[in-house]
Amino acid sequence: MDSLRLRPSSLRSAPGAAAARRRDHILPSFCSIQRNGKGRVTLSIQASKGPTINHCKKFLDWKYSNHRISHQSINTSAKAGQSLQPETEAHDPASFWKPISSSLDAFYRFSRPHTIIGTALSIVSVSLLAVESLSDISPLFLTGLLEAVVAALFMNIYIVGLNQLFDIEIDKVNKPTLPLASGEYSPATGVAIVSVFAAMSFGLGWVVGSPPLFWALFISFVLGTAYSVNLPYFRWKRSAVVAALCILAVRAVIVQLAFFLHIQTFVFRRPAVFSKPLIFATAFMTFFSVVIALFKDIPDIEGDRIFGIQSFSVRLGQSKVFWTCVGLLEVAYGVAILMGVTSSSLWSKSLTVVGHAILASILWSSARSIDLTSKAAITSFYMLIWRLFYAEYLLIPLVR
Ligand SMILES: CC(C)=CCC/C(C)=C/CC/C(C)=C/CC/C(C)=C/COP(=O)(O)OP(=O)(O)O
Ligand SMILES: O=C(O)Cc1cc(O)ccc1O
Repeated sequence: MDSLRLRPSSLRSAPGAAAARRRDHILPSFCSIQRNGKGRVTLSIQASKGPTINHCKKFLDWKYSNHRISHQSINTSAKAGQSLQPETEAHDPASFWKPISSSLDAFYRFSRPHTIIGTALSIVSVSLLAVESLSDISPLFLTGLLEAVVAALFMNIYIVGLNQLFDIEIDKVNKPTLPLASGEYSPATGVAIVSVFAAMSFGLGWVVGSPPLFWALFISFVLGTAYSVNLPYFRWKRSAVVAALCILAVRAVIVQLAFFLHIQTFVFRRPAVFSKPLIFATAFMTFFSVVIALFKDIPDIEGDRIFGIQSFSVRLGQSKVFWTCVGLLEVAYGVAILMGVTSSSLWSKSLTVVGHAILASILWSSARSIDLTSKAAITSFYMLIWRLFYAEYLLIPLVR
């Protein structure tokens, strides 16, 4: 038996209490809450349902990190199969909005928002490369763009959702706050969501009738499925090289070429011309996709090792992979700056050179100050990489 008491007053006044309250909705399947009439809460953690005592502790640290805890004691002698019973005093969050906001919050986490933003921005940016004059930004263009973005986002949700369905056990270790790993979603709910989103994506692609859009969705579906599903010859994520190639094929090749062709040939009915900015975007995103593929596994070595995922971080060590990623991006920024210098347009030259120089120095100064022993620091650096990815898509339409 364990006890963990939280003073109700400190729950309300502690800094970050709003964020903490949001986290109060998150309850993995191995946790249950009982309340008595006096507002006292017992949080039980069933260690036999998968997590080790350490995972339970990590979960409690995360869940209550914004609370001032007046007393905390964890019985480290508890064995797997025993129930840990931290007692907490309640704050009363009962409100009309709680179930609505917790389902929105769970779906938000399920959709892996960093990938969603990346997909939306990349398609908008690449579509702008087909725009030749302001008069091209017409309702026809905006409708074609919106259809492409929505269909791709539906497919994005299918791909990341399917991955979570096949990674429930790994995510209990690596990412316990994802809704399938935490038990907020049952596997049946996960299957229903991914099926509906795949069907909506193909449905929209079919109705729009654009061959490049449909092929982009279909190839992403095939690669995203092969990456995750646990069937003979599949689950390509087991091999670090094949996993990286899947991400590269979609993020570097399909997004650039197919979505450009969708706007250029299907929406504008113009001949396909592969311009300098389009080739630049494809080359640059080849670097970025490899970096995302390598970097996303750096914080996850614990679970990947247990479940036999031979990521580069598991094989080579976190530090080597980290500096390889930083090096690859710095090379990409160097090439972009050289390309900017050779541009014939003065405004494009200045923006390309200055923009990439700023991004390269942000990356370098953050890399030099990171603590590679901290999972939180590595995860937040990974999010910096995604922000640099978004910034690149803001610069790409300016490269001429
Ligand atoms: C439809 C279009 C054009 C784009 C979709 C955009 C996406 C999702 C592109 C990625 C393509 C792809 C094949 C991704 C598979 C990658 C994936 C699901 C990675 C998850 O990696 P894990 O390491 O298994 O999971 P965690 O990060 O959750 O641990
Ligand atoms: O989208 C991607 O390019 C790859 C990816 C990265 C990640 O951190 C989670 C899911 C995912 O598909």
